[in-house]
Amino acid sequence: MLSFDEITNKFLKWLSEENVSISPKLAVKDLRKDNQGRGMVAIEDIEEDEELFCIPRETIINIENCSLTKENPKALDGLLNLNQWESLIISLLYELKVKGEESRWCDYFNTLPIKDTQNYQFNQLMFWSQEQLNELSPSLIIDRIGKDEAENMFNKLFPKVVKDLNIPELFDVTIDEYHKVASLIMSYSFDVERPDSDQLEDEEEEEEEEEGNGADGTILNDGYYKSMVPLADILNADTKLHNASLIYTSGVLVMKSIKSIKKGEQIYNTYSDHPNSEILRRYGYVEVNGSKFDFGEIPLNTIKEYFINTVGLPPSLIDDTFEVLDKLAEDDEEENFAKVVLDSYDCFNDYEIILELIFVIQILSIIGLIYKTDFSDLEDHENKYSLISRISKKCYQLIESKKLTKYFLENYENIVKSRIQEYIYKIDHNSQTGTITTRGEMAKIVLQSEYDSLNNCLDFDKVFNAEEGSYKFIDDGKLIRNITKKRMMEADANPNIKKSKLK
Ligand SMILES: C[S@@+](CC[C@H](N)C(=O)[O-])C[C@H]1O[C@@H](n2cnc3c(N)ncnc32)[C@H](O)[C@@H]1O
Repeated sequence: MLSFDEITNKFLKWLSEENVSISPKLAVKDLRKDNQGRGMVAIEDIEEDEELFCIPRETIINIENCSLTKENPKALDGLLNLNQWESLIISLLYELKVKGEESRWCDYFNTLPIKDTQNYQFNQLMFWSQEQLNELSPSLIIDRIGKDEAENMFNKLFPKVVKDLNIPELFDVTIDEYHKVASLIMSYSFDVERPDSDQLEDEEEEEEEEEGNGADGTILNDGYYKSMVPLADILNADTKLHNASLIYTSGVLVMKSIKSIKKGEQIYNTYSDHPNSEILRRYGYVEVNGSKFDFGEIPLNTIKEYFINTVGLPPSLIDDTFEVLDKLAEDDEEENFAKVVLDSYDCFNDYEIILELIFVIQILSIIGLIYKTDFSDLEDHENKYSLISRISKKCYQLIESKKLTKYFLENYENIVKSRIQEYIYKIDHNSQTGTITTRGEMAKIVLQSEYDSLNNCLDFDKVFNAEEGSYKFIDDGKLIRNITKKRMMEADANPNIKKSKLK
């Protein structure tokens, strides 16, 4: 059996046979002691915008450039009827299971977790046991693993689709093999722009103009192919240390430095703007000091329970409010009202919260005060909907003018704190700083990331004094008077509308 370094050297030799050029300022490094597998490190200082390596398009693997469609061009039509994931899964399984040692990419595959089970482990959440996943509670990432969707795809492809494609060697692919290939694609693939994608956009626009409709949802109209890109995928990623990016030209793919890199530093790509929970789900690792894009989440249910238990709103009134808010957004042709009732609300590490969270808490706060002062309209079915709708519209106007009420702030603080409470007993204040090795340690880092983000969102000065303008906090009575004044005028004109006791 070949050693880790021998596998690397064979891969490097293969790359040079494939005419992949690599800057002499770089070396592939064994980073297993940092639990990072292989990576690339600068062995000399590198300037910004230098070419790090260059890969001919023929070296990458995608549905146009793989043994399956090279040997059987008709298979391409079948693959084009699948989605990007499904078609690359089948192309890769063909390469791995049918071509094996004969595959053009064999020396590349030997460097990947799918072949090198001695040195790599699949740590994506898909592979965690229920007990291990429980360590991630109360993070909502547990609800987003996507096992059911993955299994549905497996049942669609095997054996029906591979039978239609006439690939008998793939009739007996197991769910485990499928999950591993799918996870490999998830953590190693690139969406590589097709050389003709510009032309495609023009054609699509013309078609849209002619037919009045958009893309037909097929791979051909996507403008890219999900692809495996040997060498580009040897780069690890870091949201804060990102220093290189892949550029697509018609003939080659070029990795370039996006800032100067000192000798000894690692070359880091980015896998997009993910928080630690999502990095763990997709790629099976975490950033020990938190991702630049971390956030905590407040589930809708936390908000609902708070308004029931602390403010004293009846659950049915909250449900009715959500119904009215959904309807306002649905019926709104002028797009004045966004959908604000979401399953959960992101609270970012960088002190940003989403507007939807502000809307929902502000609206429920006003309803809470009106309800407390015995505004019987809220119990009267006939009037309830028009009143909730009016309150919602007033709150939209209020927020648009960068104002919120003092009671909003009190409730916002309590809600964020109640979510934080769910984390407290799991947070280890002497938290990990070195190399993370176990799934339990990774789970702790995710919880710490979410906890820190939620805590940051309690810093009102930063949250409500953003660059785009600061919020002013007004007395709730002023807004309520504004809402109820109009109601009383309506009530005078219409005896079916009851008058508020509020003055
Ligand atoms: C595209 S590959 C990068 C190359 C990989 N290190 C290898 O040896 O094959 C992505 C995988 O590398 C690992 N990885 C990437 N960035 C990492 C980081 N900052 N820390 C730890 N592991 C990382 C994760 O296992 C991830 O699924």
